[in-house]
Amino acid sequence: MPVEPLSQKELEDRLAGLPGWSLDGDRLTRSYRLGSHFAATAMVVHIARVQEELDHHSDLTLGYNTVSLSVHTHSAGGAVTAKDVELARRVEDLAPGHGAH
Ligand SMILES: C[C@H](O)[C@H](O)[C@H]1CNC2=NC(N)=NC(=O)C2=N1
Repeated sequence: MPVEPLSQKELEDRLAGLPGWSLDGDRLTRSYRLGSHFAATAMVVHIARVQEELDHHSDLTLGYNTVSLSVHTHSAGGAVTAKDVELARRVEDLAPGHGAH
């Protein structure tokens, strides 16, 4: 099913409900800090599972006690869409369980 780019107004409204997330060019991004490298690795695996479930995939980076996401929608020409916001929302929901902030 095709997904449409969000308008500037829609983007601003959705970002207001996603503290910590921001736009970097045409990508939705956020970085999290975790208590250990192993905790960060477990969060990456959890996010990967959600991404498979949603069939929507971020560029997901594991750093030293950090996890970073950068996502846009390839099939919408690289724009930010509701699918990116949905993924961000799901990651926000799972982050506290990993002690991520
Ligand atoms: C065939 C498959 O559904 C598509 O390639 C999906 C997979 N994951 C995706 N992820 C992202 N970020 N954008 C897409 O357009 C996209 N498309």
